[in-house]
Parts: sequence; C-alpha cells; structure tokens
Amino acid sequence: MMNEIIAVQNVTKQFQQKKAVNQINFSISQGEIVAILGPNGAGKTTTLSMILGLLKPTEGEIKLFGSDPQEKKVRERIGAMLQEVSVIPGLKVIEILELIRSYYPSPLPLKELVELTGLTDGDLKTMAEKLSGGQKRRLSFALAIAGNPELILLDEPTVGMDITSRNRFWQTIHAMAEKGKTIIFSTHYLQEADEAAQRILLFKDGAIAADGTPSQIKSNRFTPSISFMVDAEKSLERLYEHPEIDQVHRKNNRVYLHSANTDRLLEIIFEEKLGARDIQIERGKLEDAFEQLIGEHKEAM
Ligand SMILES: Nc1ncnc2c1ncn2[C@@H]1O[C@H](COP(=O)(O)OP(=O)(O)OP(=O)(O)O)[C@@H](O)[C@H]1O
Repeated sequence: MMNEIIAVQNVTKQFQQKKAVNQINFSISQGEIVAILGPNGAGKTTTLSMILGLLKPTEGEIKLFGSDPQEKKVRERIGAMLQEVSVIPGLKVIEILELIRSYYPSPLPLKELVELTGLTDGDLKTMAEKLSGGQKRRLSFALAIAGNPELILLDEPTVGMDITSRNRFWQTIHAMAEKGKTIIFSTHYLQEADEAAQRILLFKDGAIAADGTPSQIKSNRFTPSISFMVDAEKSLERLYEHPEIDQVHRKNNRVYLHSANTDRLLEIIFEEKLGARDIQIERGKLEDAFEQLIGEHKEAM
C-alpha cells in the first residue's frame, strides 16, 4: 500500500448561497504529481485552500499525513505557492529567503534553492518589490520549497512564466517527485496537465468529473467526433434537432459534432447542406475529453 499523504472525504464548502465544492472524495499517495484541472469557478482554489488549512470544510474531513491540516507539525511538512504573490516590502530577495528558511526545522540549503528555482545572483540582491512578475513567481516558488516540504501545493504555478522558466520549473517538479515529494497543482491548461501530471482530477461545478491518468481520461471519455469548417454566419440550430448528435460546439470557424455513430454524422452534415469544408474525423484528444466532460463551449465559442 502506498503511503497516503492527502485524504479528502465527503468534503463540501459552502459560501453563503454558493456551494463552491460539493461532496468531493480523493486520496493522494506519496510521490504522485496530480493536476487539478477545470474551468474558472470549478472549485480548484477552494479545494487547495482547504487542503492547506486556510479554509475549513463546511462538511467532511481532510487529513494530511493522517492529521489535521492546521496542526503545526503538518504545516512544517507542506509548501505552497498561491496565485497572489505578495512580498514583504523593504527586504532583498535573499533576506526573505533566509527569513523563511529560518522558520523551518530542516530547510533546503540556500545554494540548492537558488539552483532549483533559477533565481540569479542579481535577483537575490534586488528588493523583492522591484522584481518583475515572472521573477516574483520564481521567488514565490522558492518560498514554497524553502522548508524542504514533503507535500507541495501550487495554484496555477506557471501563469506569467516564459517558456524557459516553465521548462525549468517542471524539471524541478519532476526531480522532486522522484525524490518522494508529493505535488498537487491547479491549472486551466489541458496540455500542461497532460504533460506534467501523472494523474488528473477534473473539476466541474465543485465536483470531480473525472479522476485518472491523462490517457485514461482520454480513452474512457472519448466519443468520436467529426469536425468541419463552416462560414461563421452559418446557423447550426438545426443540428440540435438530431438526437443522434450528443454535442455540438464551434471553435473559431470549425464545428465539432460528437456521436458514437460517425457514419450518421456524415449523412446529417450533407442532408443539412451546411456547406461543410475540410471534414475531419477526430481522434481522442485530451482537449475533446475535457470539453465533453465540462460540457461547455457549445455554440458560444
Ligand atoms: N470567499 C468566497 N465567498 C463566496 N464565494 C466564493 C468565495 N471563494 C470562492 N467562491 C465561489 O466559489 C466558486 C469556486 O471558486 P474557486 O476560486 O474555488 O474556483 P477555481 O476553480 O479556483 O476558479 P479559477 O480558475 O477562476 O481560479 C466560484 O463560484 C466562486 O465565485
């Protein structure tokens, strides 16, 4: 049995009228890299905040290392990078790093911290408030791992990073997972979840719509689709009258139809005289699975 790091049991978070998270359950083992993927408002940040002990579940229970997330001995074992990067004004980057390292019983050596995060000597001597957005993210990542945590939570970590920083970041994350660290991160980017995570928790309306490896999510949820180009002003109203079509969505000028019966889809496309061009039968892509599960992007796109 793998070592269980996070246990989330029947957790709900209610804000006034709004159920941000509704009866979620999952467990994460040591060394896993897990992506929390979902559209805006799906409950990703709320879930991460509850795992961190910053918010209390309205119902249900969360255990980290078998204990309450708010216990000091638990907090020393976790590191977090949140969306808002706030830095202590009036201090140089190196002073902030040393300060945060001093809070932990066995912090990472400064040299290692600098190497892992790509902070330069120049960055270290800079006043933190003068850093660029991307440099601030790097500092924020350095602060998250300063205490050499066993569990690392990252809320949309790569927003604002350039390609080089992003690649370095994921290399560091993978190296840490190989050393037995457990990583959980949220993202809107399907491709990032597919490439960086071994497991995806797909959130939709505060619930978990799918939980599996990227390839499981692709294969289990995929129903074949046909796509074609069509003039932007062409109405697709009539397609909704065909019960054989599970889903219709339009992205730029390309229309995607989903159905188990692609032969019938082809007949419908010609019967309806849509002026379809460049017809393609699509293979399973994470993006398709995601859109089907999330059930968005109908006509609106
Ligand atoms: N403090 C709060 N008070 C009231 N409603 C809240 C609060 N925090 C979050 N919500 C609501 O709960 C829902 C889930 O929000 P959450 O921030 O967890 O989503 P998210 O998946 O992280 O979205 P995003 O990708 O936009 O960051 C949203 O509808 C949001 O408006």
